[in-house]
Amino acid sequence: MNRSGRYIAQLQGDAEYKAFVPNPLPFEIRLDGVLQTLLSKADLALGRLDGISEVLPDVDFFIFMYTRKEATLSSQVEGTQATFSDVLKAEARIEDAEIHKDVDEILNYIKALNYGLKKMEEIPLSLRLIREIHATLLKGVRGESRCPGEFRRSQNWLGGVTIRTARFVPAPAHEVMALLGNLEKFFHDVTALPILIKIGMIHAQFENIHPFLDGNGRVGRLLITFYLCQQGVLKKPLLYLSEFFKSHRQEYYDRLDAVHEKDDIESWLNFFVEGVAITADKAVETTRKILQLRERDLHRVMGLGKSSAKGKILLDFLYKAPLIQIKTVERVAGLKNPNALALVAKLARLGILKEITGQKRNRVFSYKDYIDLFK
Ligand SMILES: Nc1ncnc2c1ncn2[C@@H]1O[C@H](COP(=O)(O)OP(=O)(O)OP(=O)(O)O)[C@@H](O)[C@H]1O
Repeated sequence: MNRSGRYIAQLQGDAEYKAFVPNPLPFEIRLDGVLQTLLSKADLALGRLDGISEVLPDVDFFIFMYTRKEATLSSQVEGTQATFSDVLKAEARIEDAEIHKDVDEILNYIKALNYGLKKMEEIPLSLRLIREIHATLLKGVRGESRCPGEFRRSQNWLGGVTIRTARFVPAPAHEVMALLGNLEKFFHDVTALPILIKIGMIHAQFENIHPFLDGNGRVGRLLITFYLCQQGVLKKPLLYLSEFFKSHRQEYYDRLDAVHEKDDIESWLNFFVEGVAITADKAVETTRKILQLRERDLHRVMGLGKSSAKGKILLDFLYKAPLIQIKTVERVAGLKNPNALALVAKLARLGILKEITGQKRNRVFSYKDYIDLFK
C-alpha cells in the first residue's frame, strides 16, 4: 500500500488515463540517518541565518533585494524570460526597450510575496490567502484567462500535449477541495514532526494536487516562505529556495515525480532539506558580503567632507534601488539638478556608481558591486 496516494483509472471522451489521488497528510516517513544528518545541517544553517539577521543594522533593505531575486528565479523555473536586471530597471522606471515583457510576471510575484507576508501578520495561512495570492500572481499576465484566484473545476495535467501523453495527471477536479481541506488543516498541525519535514511534505502535496489551472509551481514555492514565517523558523523572511530549484530543475521535477511514481517520499525530503541547508548557508555568506560592502562604501562616502551627509542618504537609498537616474537622486537627496549631478559624479569617482547606458541623456547609474552580490 502506497503511503503517498493511489492512481485511479479515469475516462475522458475516449481517452483512458490514470489520475493520482494523494493520501491526506502527514505521510508516514522514515527519518533515517541521512535525513537526520541533513536536518541537523539545515537547522544549524537556519540558526546562523537567523542570528546574522539580528545583527544586520537594517535588515529590510536586504529582504527587499532578496525578494526581487526570489521572484525572478521562481518565475524563471517555469520559463519566464525576464531577468533580475529587467526587474531593477522596471522598478526604477527606467525606459529601456530591451526590458522583457515578461517582467510583469515577476513584478506580480513580488506583489504576491509582499501581500502574503503582510497578511500573515494578521491572519493564519489559509486556502483563502492562497487564492488571493494566486489572483495577484496572474493579474494582467500570461495565465490571466486561466481562472486566477479559483481552484480548478476541470482536470489538468503536466507535460505532454494530451492527457494521454501527460507525464503526470493530478487528482480529478471533484477531489480537489477535500485534498486542499486536509492540506489547510496540516498548515496548523502540531505533531512533533520537524518543521522542515512538514513544509517539504506540504510543497510536494501542493504540487501533487496541482489545484490551479496555472501558476501551481510559483504558488507552491511562495507557500514555502509563508509557512516558514508562520512557524517562526526565521524572524525575518530570508530563506528563498528558488535558486536551488532552478539550478537543479530536473532533479526538482524528478524527485517530485518519484513521490507519486515510486512512493519515494524520502528522496524528495532529502533533496528539499539539503536545499534549505545550502540556501541558508549562501544567504549567510551574501549577508556577510553586503555588510562588508556597506562598511567599505560608508567609509568612502564619509570622506566626502561637506557632501558626506547627502552621500550617505543616497548610499542608503541605493541598497533598495541600486539602479538610479539623476531625477531620482534630486528627489531622494533633496538636491537641485547640478548638485545631484555633482554628487553622483563623486560617488562614481569613489567607484560606487557606474554609468551603464553610455548615453548623454537619461543616463542610468548602477551600484554594480552590490547588484553583483545577488547574481
Ligand atoms: N512530476 C511532477 N509531479 C508533481 N509536480 C511536479 C512535477 N514536475 C513538476 N512539478 C511541479 O509543477 C510545477 C510546474 O507546473 P506546470 O508546468 O503545470 O506549471 P504551472 O502549473 O503553470 O505553474 P507555474 O508555471 O506557475 O509554475 C513545477 O514548478 C513543480 O513545482
